[in-house]
Amino acid sequence: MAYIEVRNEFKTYQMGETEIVANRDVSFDIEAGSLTVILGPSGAGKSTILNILGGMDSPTSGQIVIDGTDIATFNARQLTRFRRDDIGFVFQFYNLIPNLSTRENVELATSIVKDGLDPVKVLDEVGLSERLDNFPSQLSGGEQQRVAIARALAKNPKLLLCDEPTGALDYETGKQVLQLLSDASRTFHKTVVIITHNSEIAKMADRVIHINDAKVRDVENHSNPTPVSEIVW
Ligand SMILES: Nc1ncnc2c1ncn2[C@@H]1O[C@H](COP(=O)(O)OP(=O)(O)OP(=O)(O)O)[C@@H](O)[C@H]1O
Repeated sequence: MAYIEVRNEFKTYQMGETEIVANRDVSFDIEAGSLTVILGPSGAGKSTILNILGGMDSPTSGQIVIDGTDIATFNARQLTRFRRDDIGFVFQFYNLIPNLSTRENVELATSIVKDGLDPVKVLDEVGLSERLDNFPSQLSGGEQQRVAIARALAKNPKLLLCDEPTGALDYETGKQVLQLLSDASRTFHKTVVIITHNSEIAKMADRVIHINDAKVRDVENHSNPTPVSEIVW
């Protein structure tokens, strides 16, 4: 049994008279400790999948089995606990709290979980030991994204979900961020899911799930994923 098994997942949104099908009969597997890229153009339904995997939204129908439990059956309270304890999120625009320092942004996240890691140690691992007392506005975009990654990793989550994590960064900074996400999977054995529209980034993945027009069009496995240092776009 795979660590994540999505089966026949549908998500529809009702907009007045119109029904929008964001995910149509989506099924895929993700292995524990692997790095998966969900690849597709704008509007394909990627964020909808990520939000459902992270318990921020529920499918209209289908199963979302994570570590043996179908989270599609969870009530609001169970979803809150799942988001808090099991999921680390990294967003395109960092979403740091502006009036908290680097260290405090990470401490805030670890304070709500049972098995959080030492914030200072994790910030050191992402190369920010010199920036602990800086506020987000005093950091570059890449540094802010590294704080966001540290914040997600310090929760010691089962699953790290990343929504266009390099979307707001320049090329070199984007690659540093991808290297950190690769390390999270390869060195720290986290299950990492990245969504992107950039097909070059997909080369770093163990598995690429191609989404287009609400459906899974292809699932590609890489037995030898390309190291981030060799990816060019
Ligand atoms: N809350 C919502 N209400 C109504 N429609 C929605 C909602 N969320 C998403 N959609 C629609 O569902 C479809 C898929 O959206 P989704 O955000 O999952 O795509 P995406 O592949 O992540 O796109 P992007 O790369 O632009 O973020 C789109 O047509 C979108 O407009």
